Formats: sequence, C-alpha cells, structure tokens
Amino acid sequence: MPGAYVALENGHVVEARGRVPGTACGELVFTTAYTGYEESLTDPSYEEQVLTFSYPLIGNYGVREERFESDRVHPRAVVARELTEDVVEWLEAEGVPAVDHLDTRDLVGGIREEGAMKCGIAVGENATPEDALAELERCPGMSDHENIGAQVSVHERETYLGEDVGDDKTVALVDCGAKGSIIDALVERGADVHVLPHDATEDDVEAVDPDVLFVSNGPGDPANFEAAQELVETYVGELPLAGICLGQQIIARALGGTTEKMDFGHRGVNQPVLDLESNQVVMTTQNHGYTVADPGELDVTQINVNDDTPEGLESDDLSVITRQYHPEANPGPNDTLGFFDDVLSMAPRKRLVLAD
Ligand SMILES: NC(=O)CC[C@H](N)C(=O)O
Repeated sequence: MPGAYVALENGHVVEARGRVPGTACGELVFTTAYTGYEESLTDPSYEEQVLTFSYPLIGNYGVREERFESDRVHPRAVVARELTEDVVEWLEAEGVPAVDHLDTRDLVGGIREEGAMKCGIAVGENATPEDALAELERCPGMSDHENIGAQVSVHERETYLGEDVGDDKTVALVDCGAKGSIIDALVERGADVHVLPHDATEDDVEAVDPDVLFVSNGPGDPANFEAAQELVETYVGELPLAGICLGQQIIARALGGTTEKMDFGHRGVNQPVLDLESNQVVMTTQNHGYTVADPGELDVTQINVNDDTPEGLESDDLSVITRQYHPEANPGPNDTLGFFDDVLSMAPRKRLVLAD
C-alpha cells in the first residue's frame, strides 16, 4: 500500500494509508454526515477543498450515479477513517487522491479549535512528508481562487422543462456551482429552469424572460462572484430573487450587505435553524465557510441556533428570499423543501389566455 502524508497549516504532518495516489492541496473541510458521501463528493461547493468525513466508515452502500449532484467529484482530495473499495475505485477513476487509516476525529477537532486551515497531501510508493509540505506551501487560500466560478459553472445555457403539475413558472438559475437537486426541486414543482453561466449578462436573462432570478450555491468566497452580484443589483425590485448558500451571500452583498469568513463554518446535516416568525426549529444540511455579516436591505428571518448567524434573509417589498443552508437536502433531512414552494409563489401567477 502506498505511503501517505497530510501536512497541516498548524505544522502537523499526519501519516495515513494511501488509497488513491497523487498530490493535492486545498482548504481542509469536513462533514459530520453519516450518509450522503456520493452527494457530498459531487457537490460543486467543495471545489478547491479537501473533504474529511468524520463518520468513520465511508462507502458501505456502494456508489450509484443516480445520487450524484453533478458529473464529477469536486474535492481536491478525500480523507476518511476507512474508505470501502467501491469508493476507492470511483475516486481512482476520477483521479482524486484519497487517504484513510488516520485519526479523523483529531483532524476535525483541530479545525474546530484552531479554525479553518489549508493542507497538502502526498500519496504514492515514494511519497514523503516533504512532498506533502511542498503541496501545502504552494496552496492558495480559498479567497485567492478568483475565477472559481468558471471551474464549476455551465458555459452555455442549459434548459430543464418543468413537470406537468399546473402553474408553470420560468426560473433563471445563475449557476455558481449548482447542485442537481436544486434544479430537480424546481422542475418537480412545474418550473422551467434555464441554467445560466456564473457570468451571465442582462441579455442572457432577457433571452429567457424569467419569473424568478435564482442564484445557486457554489464554492469559495462570494466576493469572487462579481458578475452574479451585478446581475442581482440590476434585477432587484424588477424580478423576485432567490438564493441558496453562496446565493444568499451574493444577494446580501448586492443589497448593501457584507460577508466574512467563519472560524470553521457549518458542516453537517444536523444544523438547527430557528425561524423567527413561527418560532419553529428545523434540522438543515450545511456546508459553508463564509457567512453574511450584515444583511444590508434584507431582514434576517432565520438564525442558526448554535451561533445566531443568519440562515434566512427576506424582503417582502423587494420579493427576495434566501437560505444559507441547503433546503434541497441531498444529503440530509427534507424538512425545508417547502422553500422551493415559497420561491415560486413569489412570482405572479400566469394569466390564463382563453380561446374564443
Ligand atoms: N455550499 C455553498 O454554497 C458554500 C458557500 C460558500 N462557498 C461558503 O463556503 O460559504
């Protein structure tokens, strides 16, 4: 079995078992979810990060394409206590380095105590700790990936027609790294979804004449999605606006708000969120390292129970609704799927044209 080393920004170099050879670097993030490894590994929000699973056994129900959120694995490398052969074969085919047989609890504990950190990984017959340190040395910070949108977005418009379930709406989804389940949730509710590139222009939006402008989830620092922010600035008040995760952050920035990096983010499928109006708590899926610091013109309608950070932003006057968590789940609980009904209900009903 090849040797493997994980070099951390806090100076530690951890030895592991090499499962898929190669070298990689990225911000070391984690998920505490105990299912949903296929969904997480194909979530474009993990681009340029190294994903550690804190649940000890990953891969015990195989690998099925129907559960993928996009067409490739996005983390730069994968770290787990134990990976099954199924997952190793998949990561091998994707060329994504992977290691196991290390103390992932210790790794995640370190991130929680010391904050987000970069790491370098080296896996191979002749891999050395120095190779892992060299990877760490050359690793850019998350906010340095200025063109990360282009790595995860469609480059041409893609259209998904809504299912035949009554009132049909048209959604322009700005793809900053969208998960497939967001498209599915809209299509299942009858919406036609036009997926537009991350740097879509006004002309691209006019061409699809949408009822709602929706900004997707995606990786990295929202400050690096200037084009999407400008689009929101153009259409606020003209079109209902919706956003998920990175989308919430971009919309808040466009409406006079600010964002900041968190110590280690919200990472897992059991993050409790309080709805301030109904006083109800829901369990949510989360995977983000930045947060809205100031919501600008928007009202904070939901907060994280653990740290009071904004989880939902809204404006009735401007027809805006956003969530910091992932209402589409996959992985995680389905408690918040109603968000997509709320989004579509912001758009006026289409008038029925009756034939004579
Ligand atoms: N899941 C996401 O959309 C992540 C949002 C953003 N990249 C963050 O880390 O905060």
